[in-house]
Amino acid sequence: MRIERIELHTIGMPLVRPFETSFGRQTERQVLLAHVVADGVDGWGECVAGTTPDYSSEYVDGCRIVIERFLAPVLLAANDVTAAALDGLFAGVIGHRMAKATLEAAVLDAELRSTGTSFGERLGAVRDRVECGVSVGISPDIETLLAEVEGYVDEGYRRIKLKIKPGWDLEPVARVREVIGSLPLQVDANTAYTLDHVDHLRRLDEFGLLLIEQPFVEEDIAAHVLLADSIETPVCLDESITSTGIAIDAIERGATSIVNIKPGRVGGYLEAVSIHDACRSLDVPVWCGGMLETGIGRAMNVALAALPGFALPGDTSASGRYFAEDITEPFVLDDGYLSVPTGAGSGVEVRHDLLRHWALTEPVVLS
Ligand SMILES: CSCC[C@@H](NC(=O)CCC(=O)O)C(=O)O
Ligand SMILES: [Mg+2]
Repeated sequence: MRIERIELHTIGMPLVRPFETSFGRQTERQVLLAHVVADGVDGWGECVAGTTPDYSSEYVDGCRIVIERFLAPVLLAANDVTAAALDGLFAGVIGHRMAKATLEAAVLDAELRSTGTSFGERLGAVRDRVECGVSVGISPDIETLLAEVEGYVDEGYRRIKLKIKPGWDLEPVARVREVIGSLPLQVDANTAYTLDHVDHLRRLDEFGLLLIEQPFVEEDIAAHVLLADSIETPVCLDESITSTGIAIDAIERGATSIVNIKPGRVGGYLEAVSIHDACRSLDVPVWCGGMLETGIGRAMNVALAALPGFALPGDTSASGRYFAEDITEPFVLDDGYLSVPTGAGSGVEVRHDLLRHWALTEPVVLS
């Protein structure tokens, strides 16, 4: 395909409630969206980076600059672009996986819309709906936490994930375990702990958790190996897993026995499928992580979560978990599941009225 135009939209969507993790608290989701026009066909991609570089080193404004200055010119200069060729086309830019993934998703969306193929068909979905978990932020107090969790259980979520950090871990986990009984439960530390906490983290073993997600910093694979050897709860990596090679290395070293796959973190959906395939060959279950995506990224993530190796409920929650209104038709939970979109490409359409309503800047138009 020939990329005729690329538009970059930056919007701010209010959250239905604050979302707090070990690295910060947000009340709005600032989102960078890429709209490509290729051979007259529209494609949309969503950047998973946050407003500030607090989950990883990328952030919204930085991604927009990298796309505008380094990635978009490569696409606009190429005669025939395919999503599969982007790895090579972008090889001159080191890192910036979230920026690259934004364009990969948009190009893939346009490619698939032009052939009438859905994301699920292209990626290898084997299910028509996916089991959904929900991520629960750090609360001001235990009672507020329990009320939020009870609401999600009533909505039908099939797995609860609690954000934890030093000082907010054992008690909230114990109290939530009391309330939800045997419903699957896991925790996510977003790198907040160190090896000094191993004995403390071992105390989580009594709650029968599915996993503990990313207790230590992204780069410290060795520390996760030591922890995995010291506790019963399976260790799951998120921030650390930025490519297929790193996933294989972390698994073979014993640092992780479950992998959280986020297409935006690893450079796109095709790399996400490659990690899925590698984990399957190593008998390691994976699940689809979330980055508070709008319906654009959510649609694509739900399609990915329908692949055979996605054996655990993901952070593929309903749109209403974060947004009172979504920029696509909302994803609505049905008995704890979300249906995999069947339309061409992502299968969803963007609501341009809301794009304009929530615009934080004028769109950047590159051609
Ligand atoms: C701003 S926190 C985003 C990263 C976090 N994501 C979630 O907790 C799930 C968010 C979602 O439901 O999309 C994670 O580390 O897994
Ligand atoms: Mg995580």
